[in-house]
Amino acid sequence: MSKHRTEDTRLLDKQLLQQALVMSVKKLDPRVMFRNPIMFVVEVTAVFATVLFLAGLGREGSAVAGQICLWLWFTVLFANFAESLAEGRGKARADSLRQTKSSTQAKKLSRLGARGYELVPSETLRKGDLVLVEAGDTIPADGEVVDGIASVNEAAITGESAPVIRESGGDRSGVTGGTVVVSDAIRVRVTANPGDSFLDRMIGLVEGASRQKTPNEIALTILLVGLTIIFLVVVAALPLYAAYSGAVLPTVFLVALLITLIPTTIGGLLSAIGIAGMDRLVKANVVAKSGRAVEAAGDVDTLLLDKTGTITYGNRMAHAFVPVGGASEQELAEAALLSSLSDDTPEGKSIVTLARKRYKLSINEGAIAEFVPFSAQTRMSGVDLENGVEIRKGAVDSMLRYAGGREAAVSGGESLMVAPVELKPVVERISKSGGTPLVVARDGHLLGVVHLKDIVKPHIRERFEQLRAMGIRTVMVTGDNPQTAAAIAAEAGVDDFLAEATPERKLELIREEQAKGRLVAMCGDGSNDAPALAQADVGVCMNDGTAAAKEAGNLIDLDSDPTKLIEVVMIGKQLLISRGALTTFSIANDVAKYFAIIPALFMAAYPQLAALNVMNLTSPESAILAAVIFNALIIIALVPLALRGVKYRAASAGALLRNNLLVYGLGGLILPFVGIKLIDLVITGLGLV
Ligand SMILES: Nc1ncnc2c1ncn2[C@@H]1O[C@H](COP(=O)(O)OP(=O)(O)OP(=O)(O)O)[C@@H](O)[C@H]1O
Ligand SMILES: [K+]
Ligand SMILES: [Mg+2]
Repeated sequence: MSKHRTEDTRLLDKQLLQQALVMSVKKLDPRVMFRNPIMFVVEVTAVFATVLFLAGLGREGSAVAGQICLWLWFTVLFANFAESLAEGRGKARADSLRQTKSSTQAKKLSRLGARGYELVPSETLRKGDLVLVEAGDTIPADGEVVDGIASVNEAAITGESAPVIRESGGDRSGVTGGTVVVSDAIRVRVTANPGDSFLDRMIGLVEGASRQKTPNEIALTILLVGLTIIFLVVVAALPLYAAYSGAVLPTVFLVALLITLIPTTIGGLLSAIGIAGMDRLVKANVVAKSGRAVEAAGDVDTLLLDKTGTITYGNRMAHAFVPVGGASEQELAEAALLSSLSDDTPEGKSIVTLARKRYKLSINEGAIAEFVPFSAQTRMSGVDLENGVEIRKGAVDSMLRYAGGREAAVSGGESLMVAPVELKPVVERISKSGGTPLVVARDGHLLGVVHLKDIVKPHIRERFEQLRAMGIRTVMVTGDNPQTAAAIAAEAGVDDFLAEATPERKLELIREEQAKGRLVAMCGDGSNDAPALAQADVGVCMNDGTAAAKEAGNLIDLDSDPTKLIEVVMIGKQLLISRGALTTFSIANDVAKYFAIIPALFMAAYPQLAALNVMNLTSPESAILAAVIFNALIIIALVPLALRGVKYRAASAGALLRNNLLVYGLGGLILPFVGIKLIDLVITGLGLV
């Protein structure tokens, strides 16, 4: 377990409480309050009532009026307190992150091959600069490893002290400034300017400094403001009715009525709920670039995952060379080795290792004229030799197309059958075992197959079952062939898969799903996943992924655990449910307060209204004061629920809605009757009214 996950599990910490108390007063600044329209109305009303009280005219200056003013201020302070408490935990985390952001000396290289380096302060580094980072050095900036392999301690960011491997090529090349190289040395190309680093952004995010209201929050706020305006008009019109019936309504009572009628409970807790949701995400070691992504996660229908590195460990290793069509094993191994000498991917490196180890091969690298790097589009890599020989290796379908095309070009006509008969059974055998077959060809002649092995991560099956219980469909998308894909899909227990997918095809699939009205989440780590991560409603990028992928995603999982999406979905659902539940509660609540105050206001003029005084409250004054006190206290009482969130269990949306309406709707309706009655008894008992 990482340290900050165990550290701040306590909801109420003494220091946090103190800070929150101070902040609740500071937030009374109208420029800050204005961001929360409901509470701003309460504040303005409190100022107004206090001025009237201090002017001390008639009943406006009574002791009850004074107490009402006091509780109006408490209402605002309690709401500020809830928000400050929610923010406090993020601030503490931001402070500890800031400590890791010290300046270091960077070993700047003039070019990749340079022998010497120049020592410069890390904050002078700019995008594109090259640096050398050796064992014991702190990585001076965010970047991409362009040369070498090293183990890196990322505890500063992830809280996880076990070192991770970072290497050039492939999907594990991203490094973060502030983390420490534990062994070996790497050359890193800087990808972020000072002030724009991952750490900087993370600090801003956990601190809530850059927190923007989500579209859902804005919509809800508009609804609440609408309700507030309606009640404002109603309350403003009341004195006219009262005058007609000969009753005189003290302004302070009207003020009390207004505040109890407008949705202050949800208005006061709304932002705390949002911040607490983001905070839970930080605790799950996920960094959200927007609150919107978290909310979308709560409603996700389809989850796309890539296979290699996400469902499997991703260090696909060459396991065997299987020749076909009369080629010898030695010949195949030699061609595979040649084609992989400059191939930086884990697959390429493992082929070199196996060929060197098992066949004691050594090749004169000087013979290579041109290197053809692997790309996700071509799904091939290889070399052109100086003597004109062309060696390629790659995915089966790509290689068959390539060999077919070459043959057609050579024979000047229709392509003949290019594949030796044994190819199909060999490919099938490897694929069915879940391995990846890489076909190797020399000058268009297929020499055989490299068997790459990969392992499905343990326990991934149960996690997919959990997702299914939440109503989420999982689809594996892979560049691999359909048979391998099917084998791994069956082993991992995904609902569906798409094989031989190029980055464009992944993107298309997401668009298709979205066109059907589904919300799509995508987990990925590679640069070739970047377009899909950007298109998905929820793009979860692994922290060990490439810079491009991290840029494209809207959530970053610091633990690089693809099944983390389950937690993200739960947190998102919990956020949506908490907000819904407290909104229901708040509005139901106000109905009961109506019954407390209306009879109290008009009892003198219309004695028949006594029938509405179902709570049998002592006096009109005590009824009104009790309602205002209850209105304030309920905010504080619900702070723990707002911060912790309503519990989420996997269940259908309909069942959840029914339960919540029952608990929070009915509860919200009944609780004030009990609460206001009790407060009425207490304040009359204490002789306050
Ligand atoms: N270094 C390489 N040289 C040649 N071909 C490769 C190399 N690495 C992978 N391939 C082939 O290209 C295919 C696509 O690889 P890629 O890593 O792009 O897959 P992907 O789209 O990321 O999905 P997944 O991660 O599930 O494989 C692989 O299935 C493999 O057949
Ligand atoms: K209210
Ligand atoms: Mg991949």
